[in-house]
Amino acid sequence: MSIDKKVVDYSVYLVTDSSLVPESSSLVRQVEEAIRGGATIVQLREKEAETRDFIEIGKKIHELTRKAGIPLIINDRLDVVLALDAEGIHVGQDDMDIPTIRKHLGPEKIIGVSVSNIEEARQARVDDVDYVGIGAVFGTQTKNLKKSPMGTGGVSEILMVLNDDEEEEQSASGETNGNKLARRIQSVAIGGINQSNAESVIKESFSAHDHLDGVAVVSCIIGAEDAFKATKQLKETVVEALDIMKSRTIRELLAATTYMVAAVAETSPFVHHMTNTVVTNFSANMTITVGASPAMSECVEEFDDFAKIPNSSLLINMGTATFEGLARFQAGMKAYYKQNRRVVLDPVGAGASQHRKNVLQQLLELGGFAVIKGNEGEITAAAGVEGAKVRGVDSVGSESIEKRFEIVEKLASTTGSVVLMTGEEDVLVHHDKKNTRKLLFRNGHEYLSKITGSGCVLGSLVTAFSACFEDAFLATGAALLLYTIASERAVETGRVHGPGSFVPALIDQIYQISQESQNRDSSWISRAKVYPY
Ligand SMILES: Cc1ncc(COP(=O)(O)OP(=O)(O)O)c(N)n1
Ligand SMILES: Cc1nc(C(=O)O)sc1CCOP(=O)(O)O
Repeated sequence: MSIDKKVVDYSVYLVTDSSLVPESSSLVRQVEEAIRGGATIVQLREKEAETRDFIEIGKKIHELTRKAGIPLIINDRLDVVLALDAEGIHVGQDDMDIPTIRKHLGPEKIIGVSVSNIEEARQARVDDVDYVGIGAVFGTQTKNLKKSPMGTGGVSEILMVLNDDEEEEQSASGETNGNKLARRIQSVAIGGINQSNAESVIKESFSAHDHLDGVAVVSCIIGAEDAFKATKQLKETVVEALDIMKSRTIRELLAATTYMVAAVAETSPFVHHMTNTVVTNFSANMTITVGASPAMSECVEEFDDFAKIPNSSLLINMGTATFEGLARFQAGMKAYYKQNRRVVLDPVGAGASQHRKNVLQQLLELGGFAVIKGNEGEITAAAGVEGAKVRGVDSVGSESIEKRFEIVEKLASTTGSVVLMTGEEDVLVHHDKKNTRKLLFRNGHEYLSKITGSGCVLGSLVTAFSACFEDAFLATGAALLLYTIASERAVETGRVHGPGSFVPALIDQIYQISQESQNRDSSWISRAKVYPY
């Protein structure tokens, strides 16, 4: 059975080294177990083997890979590829040149090359290679490295140029699945990768238009006492991370988030709150923490002046809505719309009483919100869907994830706003003329539901971020990631003993992440649990 190189799965790329095989096993056995555990491509890399031995072991391993329907790649040796009729070759920068190899192997064979910098990646585009091995990402005991490890930042820089002239194929929903209209060079990262860091390698190594296709590993499988288990574990991690990173929307969000967090601090947007009395202090503190500038005002006479402040935006939080309050909200919206400014609606407690439903109805009639954010009960009420499960201002109970997306999509399409429904899982949707973007988020700590105003202060962050960025969908996603990841990190500091000590730790972590982002450290974002829907 021949293997079509266009559909090769590079996700778990096993590279061999017989010197690392445990005494109780053999190289063939390790490879067999790895294939059983889910390795998707195997490279025979035997630096010390004599040609005859190389071919002998190659025959045995080729039998295994053929049976599994996966490719066997040979490291460096064109003669061995030809002798075995293996599926391809991997070469380094100092090995035989690619045009000569292609001439001998023909168009159907796979050719991979190692790249460690942008120039080599550009050359790989010019040469007719099928994939690149990018490394070394980290230090490794398996090989003496000639250059310092590049880290995931270095891999991302290479991914910025590797396929930068290709248009990604787009589905009707605007999502991409990694397929390119023209030739796309696949990529794996190599060097010091194992089960515990593979997820962050994949999630930290990307550009807005490209992502890794897998990880190449030697010691964490070849040296494992149980190669089946080691591979299975690695595969699960890798497949989940790759699925996420294949979404262009997610890559754009992750690429933008750190930049946005830094830019909010650097531009200090003015965030005018018309909010409820319960959360004013908490909201003001949170706004200051991200570097924005809060004002709490219900005074209609100053709305026009506030709206004229550069980078200003308005948050309307319906928490303690009265009929006089409604008129002020409407005046605020008009003042901000007159200056082409963003207005964010947090329909707190919508659905709790007929009065709130009436207030909400009138606000939606005036419309024009950049973002509407609320919990499940609030967004359900705003969408005009019967059966919002609310008690007072709290949302109780939960619909299926499909139903929640349906509700959010309904509100997003009737209003044109970005809509965020918060909860244990957060749902974010935006419809525009070109496409629909939908994401599911799973970050956050349960203490967020044990303090008052946690949803309201997220509204402050969303308003600050959407003041600074044209794309309110990405701005809202970035604010949400900042907030929910900070909540997880807060609890991990060890200084949180319950909801009381959680609040200051949360503020500290938001500040800390903002500082890291201003220092261009984006490693915090690899914790993002965001999924295409
Ligand atoms: C998938 C993959 N990536 C990189 C390498 C390294 O190849 P090379 O630069 O030729 O170094 P050696 O393997 O010869 O030490 C690889 N083998 N596989
Ligand atoms: C074979 C190889 N090539 C590298 C490169 O940087 O090109 S690093 C490497 C060894 C990778 O082994 P491990 O998974 O055990 O760290």
